[in-house]
Amino acid sequence: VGNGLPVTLVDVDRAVLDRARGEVTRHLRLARLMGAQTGTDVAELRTTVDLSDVADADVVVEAVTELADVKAKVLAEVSALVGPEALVLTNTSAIPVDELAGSVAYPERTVGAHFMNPPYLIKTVEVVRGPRSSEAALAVARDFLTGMGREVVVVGDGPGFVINRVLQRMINEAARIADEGLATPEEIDLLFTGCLGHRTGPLATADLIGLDNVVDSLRVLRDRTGDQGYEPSALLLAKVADGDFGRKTGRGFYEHRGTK
Ligand SMILES: NC(=O)c1ccc[n+]([C@@H]2O[C@H](COP(=O)([O-])OP(=O)(O)OC[C@H]3O[C@@H](n4cnc5c(N)ncnc54)[C@H](O)[C@@H]3O)[C@@H](O)[C@H]2O)c1
Repeated sequence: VGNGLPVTLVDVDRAVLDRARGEVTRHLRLARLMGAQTGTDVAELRTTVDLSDVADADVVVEAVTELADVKAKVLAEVSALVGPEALVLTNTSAIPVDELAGSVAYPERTVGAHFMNPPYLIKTVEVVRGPRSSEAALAVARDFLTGMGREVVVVGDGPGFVINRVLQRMINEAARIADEGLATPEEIDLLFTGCLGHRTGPLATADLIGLDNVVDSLRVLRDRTGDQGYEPSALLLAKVADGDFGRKTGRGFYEHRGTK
């Protein structure tokens, strides 16, 4: 939208769509204030609960809940609607692109595009080339993303790709450390920001991502690698069971009032 491209936003939840318009306007303003968005050509944003409204799209970005069966269903529906030339990008955090490409009519047109949160501020995108992604699709993905001022890093396929294979484990371990009482969330994060120069520590990052999404991503990683280091920690599970998902609910490892 902020890059002059018309966008059709689809969700099953009307309330999400009703909130989205205000959120997009707010994020565009913030992006401009922080110098992350320089274009002034704002295109149309359409919101709909009807997936068939994407039938004419040149590019579809799938960003539904991080559950393989939900994504597979949505991607299959999308692929039945759009033309063979349309590029399908999946914003999955951890599910291998080739696994998702198994649900679509044109697996060669499916590419991973893992945007970082908050996407209106972080320019770099982890682009995932599945074994069946074609060179042509990758070139279209690159042009589409760089045309929006994004930096692209293309990586190979596999559970969690690069970022989340490392990051989700780090978050999980940090949550275990907090649970064991070795350090508070503030102290853990301060070590990462103060000693390692990270912009945010792992637990503040987890609150930004959403602890529900962190647990889903850890399960994806655990189930596909067999590595028990990805078994979601008891503290993460308890917070999710309590509905404390982080910024989006106002509480996670930290209290977030008015910072959604
Ligand atoms: N949160 C992050 O920081 C982050 C970063 C990068 C990638 N991702 C990935 O992006 C995706 C979405 O993450 P999120 O944090 O926004 O999750 P979320 O659970 O907050 O939002 C998912 C949205 O998908 C909608 N949805 C569910 N099923 C649907 C369907 N069948 N059709 C249309 N809409 C449907 C839900 O109503 C909800 O609004 C996930 O795959 C996640 O792993 C998230």
